[in-house]
Order: sequence, then structure tokens, then C-alpha cells
Amino acid sequence: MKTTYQIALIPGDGIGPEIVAEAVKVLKQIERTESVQFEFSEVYAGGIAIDKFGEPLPDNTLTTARLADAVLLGAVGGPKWDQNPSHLRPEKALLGLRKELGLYSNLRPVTLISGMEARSTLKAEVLSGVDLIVVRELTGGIYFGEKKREKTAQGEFASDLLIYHEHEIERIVHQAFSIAQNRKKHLTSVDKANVLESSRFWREIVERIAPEYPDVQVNHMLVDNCAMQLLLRPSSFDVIVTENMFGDILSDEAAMLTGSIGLLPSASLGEGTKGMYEPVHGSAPDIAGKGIANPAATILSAALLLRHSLGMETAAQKIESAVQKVLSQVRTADLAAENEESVSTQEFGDRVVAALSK
Ligand SMILES: NC(=O)C1=CN([C@@H]2O[C@H](COP(=O)(O)OP(=O)(O)OC[C@H]3O[C@@H](n4cnc5c(N)ncnc54)[C@H](O)[C@@H]3O)[C@@H](O)[C@H]2O)C=CC1
Ligand SMILES: CC(C)CC(=O)C(=O)O
Ligand SMILES: [Mg+2]
Repeated sequence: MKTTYQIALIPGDGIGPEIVAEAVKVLKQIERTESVQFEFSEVYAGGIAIDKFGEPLPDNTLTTARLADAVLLGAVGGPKWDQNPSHLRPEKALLGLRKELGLYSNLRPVTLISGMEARSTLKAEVLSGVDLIVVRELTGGIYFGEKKREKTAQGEFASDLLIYHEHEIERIVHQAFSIAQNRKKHLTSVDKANVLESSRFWREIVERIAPEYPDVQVNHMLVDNCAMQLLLRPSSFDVIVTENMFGDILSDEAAMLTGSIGLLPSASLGEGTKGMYEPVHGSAPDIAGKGIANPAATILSAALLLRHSLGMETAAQKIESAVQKVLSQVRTADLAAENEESVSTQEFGDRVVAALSK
């Protein structure tokens, strides 16, 4: 008897549909070899939903995501919608899904894939031993605080409120400590406590929780220093826990340790097993429709979906090994050296499927 799982697919905009299609191919191959069946429901969010339905996150999309066991998302956004008023902006969909599904924890593992060192901007000796994870708070902070634009007698002003409640910090910090317990037992909490009150609050809470995890060594680092240390001594990090915007920025930076942002997956989790899985990168409008996007980050996000939402660790590892194997043979355009041949998005996906069937 096969277990059936409902997977909501939200391809989104730009390269989203191209990369999600490859991850779906891979999941369909998993269906052939494991005792599972996936029922995929494809729904719209982001710019495409604005065009079709006049809103970035239609009710049907949210309901489908709520009812699913897990959500696989491509990316949303693009220049077509850049000048839209705030309620018609594609990122509203992403932030809305994260908030409505209660996905407060965004895990962004940064793992070096053998052979990719040459594509990193750093020297091989600096990269040696890099294996870190960014645990980013995902439903609080400045992305969710009140936004204002007002004309006053002194001129116009704009503001974004950065607010964190105690319980929001506590739950992500607990999660980061327990992740560290299962890794190298080293947690770096990143903040800007020399300037921001919300960061001083964050630091106090980390200090208060730390004694509950005596086996984990914790240190605090200011975010500007962290941005620098990620390039200077990336292998000194194990688990990085940080607030929403810092985690967003630091994880794009950390992606380049691996050679391309096209390689970095992510899992967004809450209290239950429901999760949303998406590449760290955006909709890459500059390469959309050309068939050259790297689908690895989305395929690896599908592996995280199997691991975290469906408890299919072995299948997740099989996908990860298949991606590694394919990357040892061919490269997509983002990873190819000058004058080196590259494979298309589709061919990369086909090769991962072929590697899984062996
Ligand atoms: N999760 C999401 O849905 C996100 C959406 N965005 C949106 O995406 C749009 C573009 O944002 P950008 O700042 O340009 O960031 P981006 O991550 O889309 O692209 C940055 C650069 O990386 C390249 N790139 C990204 N993914 C790639 C892949 N899989 N294979 C090969 N190259 C890849 C792009 O071609 C581009 O040169 C914006 O509308 C932004 O709001 C940005 C980040 C996350
Ligand atoms: C809407 C943004 C917060 C998307 C983004 O850049 C991300 O989550 O990484
Ligand atoms: Mg980002």
C-alpha cells in the first residue's frame, strides 16, 4: 500500500515554473521506487496571480497550501510588477504564505558540493570544511512591521517598523540550539546589538536560553562582522541563528561559498510537519524563459521536503547524492567556466532522474 501525500506546487514567476518542473520530475521518479504517491495541486501566487486574479495570494492558493502535506515553491516577483502599489506586490504572496502557515523558521543549509570549489569566489583552502546552516527567523522583524509613507510639512517620509516579540525570538532560538545539538554543537547568534534595541533583546534571550543547552557553545556576532567572517573563515561556522532580514542577506552571501545561488535550497518550518520548500534565490528575470536556470536548489528543496515533512530521509539522501553525481559530470550555465559547455535546466533534471533510476 502506497501512502498518498498532497503536495501544493506554487511555481510563481520568472524561472519559477522552469525549476519547479524539474523538481516535480524528480519527485515522480521517487514515486516509482518508494511506497509513496504524490498528488500535486498547482496553484498561483505572485505576479502571475496578480495578472490572472488581481491579487498576489488568492484564497484558493492559501487553502490549497493549508490542506497540503507540504508546499514546493519556485519564486515570485519581477520587473513587471515592481511599480505596483503595495497590496499588488508579488512578495506579499510569499510573506503571506509564510505568516499564514506559521512557518517561522527558515533553514538554509550551505553545503559544499565536491568539485564546485573552483566556482566559488574563495580559495579552496578557505573553503575546506565549510558546512553551515543559517537558521533565519521568517515571520517577524522588519519585513512584517508596519510600513508607512507620509507627506508632512517637513517633506515626505517612509518608515518600516522592526518589531520582535519575546515568544518569536524564543522559539527560533530553541530551534537553533537543538539543531546545533545534532551538528557540531556550535551556535553563532547574529545581531546588531551595538545599535538596535531589538537586537539587544534578541541577545538577552539567547543568553537566557543557553544554559538549557549546556553542550552547545554559543557566541554572539554583529551582523557586519558576520558578513566579513563568512568570507574570511567560513569553516568556523556551524549554526547561525538570526533575525529575518539579516538571515535573508547573509544566506545569499553564503550561497556564493558553494559556487552559485542556484545550489542553495531552503525549508520553511513551523510547529507541525507542514513545511514550504523553495530555493534561496529569486525569480531571476534576467534568465527566465531561456532554459538555462540551475534547478539544483529546487530539486534539493524537494529533498528537504521529503526529509522534514514526510520523514523520508533515505529518499532525501538519494536525491542529494544524485544531484552531487550529476554536478560531477555536467554543469548548468551559472556553474560553467568561460568556454565550458553547459547543460540546460531540463537536461540537468533529466540527468538527476537518470541518476536516481540506477
Ligand atoms: N523567494 C522568492 O520568491 C524571492 C523572490 N525574489 C524576487 O526575484 C526577483 C529578482 O530578484 P534578484 O534580486 O535579481 O535575485 P535573484 O535571486 O532572482 O537573482 C540574482 C542573480 O542570480 C541569478 N540566479 C538566481 N537563481 C538562479 C538559478 N537558479 N540559476 C542560475 N542563476 C540564478 C540570476 O540570474 C541573477 O543574476 C525580484 O522580483 C525579487 O523580489 C528575490 C528573492 C527571493
Ligand atoms: C520577499 C523576500 C523576503 C524574499 C527573499 O528574498 C527571501 O525570502 O529570501
Ligand atoms: Mg532572499
